[in-house]
Amino acid sequence: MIRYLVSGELFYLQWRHFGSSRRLSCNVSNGTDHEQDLSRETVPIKQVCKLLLDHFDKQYSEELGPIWPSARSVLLNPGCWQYGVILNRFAHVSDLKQRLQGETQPNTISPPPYFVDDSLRQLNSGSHPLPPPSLQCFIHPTAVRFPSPPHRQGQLKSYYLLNAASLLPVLALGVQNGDRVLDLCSAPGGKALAILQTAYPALLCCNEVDPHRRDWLAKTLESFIPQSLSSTITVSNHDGRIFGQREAGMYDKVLVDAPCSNDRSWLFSSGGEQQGCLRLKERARLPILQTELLRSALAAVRPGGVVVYSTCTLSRSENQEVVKAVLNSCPGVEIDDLEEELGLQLQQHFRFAPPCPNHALLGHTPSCGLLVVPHPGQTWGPMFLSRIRRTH
Ligand SMILES: C[S@@+](CC[C@H](N)C(=O)[O-])C[C@H]1O[C@@H](n2cnc3c(N)ncnc32)[C@H](O)[C@@H]1O
Repeated sequence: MIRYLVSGELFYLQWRHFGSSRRLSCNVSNGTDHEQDLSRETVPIKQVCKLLLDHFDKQYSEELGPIWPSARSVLLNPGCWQYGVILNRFAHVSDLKQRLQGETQPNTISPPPYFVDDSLRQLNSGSHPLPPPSLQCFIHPTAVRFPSPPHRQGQLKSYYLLNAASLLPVLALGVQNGDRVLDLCSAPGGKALAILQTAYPALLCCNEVDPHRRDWLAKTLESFIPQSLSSTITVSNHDGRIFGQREAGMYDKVLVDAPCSNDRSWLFSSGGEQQGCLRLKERARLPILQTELLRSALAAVRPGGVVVYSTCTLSRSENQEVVKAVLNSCPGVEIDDLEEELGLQLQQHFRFAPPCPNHALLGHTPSCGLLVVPHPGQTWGPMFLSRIRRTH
């Protein structure tokens, strides 16, 4: 169990291994979201796109050096991918917890310290009191498949499957009870669900520009979150690039989980060379969109508030370069050092890329962000995250 400090308030991230006899068959994803891919029972096997693999080899051996070969071996072998099971604190999970813990893990979970302010207490006043914030993620040391959560009429789903590295942007956001939060690129909703495990925000606005994905997001929220919280959650359908001007300074925390070249799924793009070429063109265009989204997020956050930017690619031009471009062009913002706060605390679970040499030379200057690089036995990621604070 990790004792984790976010902006002065303690909460506990339960981080446990689970036991299960079900094995992962050799699956290859064909979607664009790990969360969705991981929860599929059967997915078609696909071929690696050679054009993209060659491109990755060239770019990532330069950018990642000696850690690229092991990351490459994980990306090419979906049979070894691990995944996390997040418990839904709003559902009945005691049987599930026992199942996840297996025979080998005693139940030693202690309740986290928490507070619920007065307005939230009102929500609590019904016959079903709301549970305290608690983010519990179970992982297995090997690639053991856990089934998709079943749909049961009238019941909330009790768990959500995802790449455990997806929790890091949520932890970096550090949402507190009563915060006004914007999830700018929200579908299918995995990180929104994780946010709602960690706190009771006064408002969580989940925005998604694509109408079909917006519907998917709304369904995810309906399946996991109780009706009694619906007055604090909105789902919107705006272009995130202009959101910041529409609602300038309205939010305490903003998450930009940006559209990116999702290295895991793009490597297995169907459609051969032609599809590969299209992907590479899209990859070259993405940094412009990502920069615009991040600027918009910084406009939406109040002075003193924070924006977390994240992607699931290893590509420097979509990660560090985007953050640098925004830091250099937006006045009144500064970067937070996540190295100590998250990198050191979670290094036993995740393989982080070493900070770039310039960072070490510059002494106290924080690096642009953390990069989780998949590694055999710790196959989480790719995931990049960076936190920017608006000073005025
Ligand atoms: C990486 S996914 C987000 C995953 C999500 N945060 C989660 O945890 O489930 C990025 C999302 O951004 C959406 N998107 C792309 N362009 C956008 C824009 N201009 N404004 C808002 N959302 C956008 C995509 O449709 C996609 O659903």
